[in-house]
This record gives sequence, structure tokens and C-alpha cells, in this order.
Amino acid sequence: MKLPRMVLIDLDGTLVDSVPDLAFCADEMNKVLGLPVRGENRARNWVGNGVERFVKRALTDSLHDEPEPALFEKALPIFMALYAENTSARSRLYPGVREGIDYLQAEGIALGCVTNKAARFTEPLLQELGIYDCFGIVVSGDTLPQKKPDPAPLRHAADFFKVPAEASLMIGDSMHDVEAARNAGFSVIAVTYGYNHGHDIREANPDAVVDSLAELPRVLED
Ligand SMILES: O=C(O)COP(=O)(O)O
Ligand SMILES: [Mg+2]
Repeated sequence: MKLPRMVLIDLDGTLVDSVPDLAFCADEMNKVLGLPVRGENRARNWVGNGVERFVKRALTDSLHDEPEPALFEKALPIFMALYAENTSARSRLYPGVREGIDYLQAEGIALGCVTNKAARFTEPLLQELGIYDCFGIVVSGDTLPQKKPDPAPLRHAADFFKVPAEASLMIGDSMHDVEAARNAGFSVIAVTYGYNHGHDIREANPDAVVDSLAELPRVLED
């Protein structure tokens, strides 16, 4: 793959294993609401479409069901308060993330983080894990009216760096990252270790897959 001029990296499931904190908060929320605790393995399938969808999935224990509106309205502020206090303590950078970022920076490539996570959580999480300063731009799930798989957040970052779509690469863990990249006309590399709603990310046909961001030099210099 040709070396890009800009790389945008997804957050949850790509840079950070954030499910231990997210699952903790989902379980605490459900306890307050008198609902069953779902556990970390269920929560692993629910990440990637923003906090509102995550909470709906925790309430219904399903990917697409809608909870009763009154229940959701009660639940969302409970989750927001819990996650504000439990954003990063249990979360970790995946192995290879540091090496991957170091490599991209050494190549002089512009770096952005594009996530569907709300900005109020994205910024402390990146800061507390020590990678906030690596990114020239951070586009969160509520920075714009549109979220991935809409191409708008990716285009917003490309416009910021003044890089054309042909020279732009998205790296992510979910089919929504692949779809957003395709919609924006970017290349896309997927990681195999993240959260993709229980599916193998290869089914989404990214341009390449890696088991770790430490493999980026091999893929990008081929
Ligand atoms: O669903 C979220 O809140 C965030 O997910 P993302 O970082 O993988 O876009
Ligand atoms: Mg993700």
C-alpha cells in the first residue's frame, strides 16, 4: 500500500481496549435500574456506534432493539455520570499502539483520531492513556452532527490537514470504520483484535488487516 499523507485512527477497539470500563458502567447502571447485569463479553459487541446506542444495547441486551423511551431517558444520565468517573482506570492501550504511532510520526504523516465516542469522554481517555498529544485533530462522535459510517468526520479531518482523500487512510476495528472510509474515498486498514459486533472484520473487505499497529511498516511499505 502507498504511504498515506494522513492517517485517522479509531479509538475504542483500535487504540484502546475500553470495554472493561464501559462494561463496568453498563452493569452498575443496570443494577440501579433493577435490570440484569450483562457482563464484559456481551458489552464487547456493543461498542462503536456512540454512547446512546451503547446504553440502548445494555438495556435491551440486543444490537438493534429500542428500549422504552422512559427507561432510556432515565438510564442515559446514570450511565453518563458513571462513565465520567470510570473513563480510563480499567482501559488499556492495545499492544503495538505506541510502536505504530511512533512509526507514523517518524514518517511525518499527519495523525488524527476519529471516534464515535462523545468528546467529554474521548479527551480524558486519550489524555489519561498518554496519547492525546499524538493527534493533530480529534473528531468525536458529537463534534459534528454526523457519526461514522457517515464520511463527514473523516472529511472534516482531511480538510483540516488539507490532504486529499486519495492520500488518506483510516484505521479501525469495525465495519462502520470500513464503511466510513469507503464513503469518504479513503484507503482502510482494519485491526483484527477489536470490537466488530461479533463478526470477523475481514467480511467488510478492508484493503488490509493487521493483528497489531506494530505491523503498519510492513503493510505500508509493501
Ligand atoms: O461507540 C463509541 O462510543 C466509540 O466507538 P469508536 O471509538 O470505535 O468509534
Ligand atoms: Mg472502534
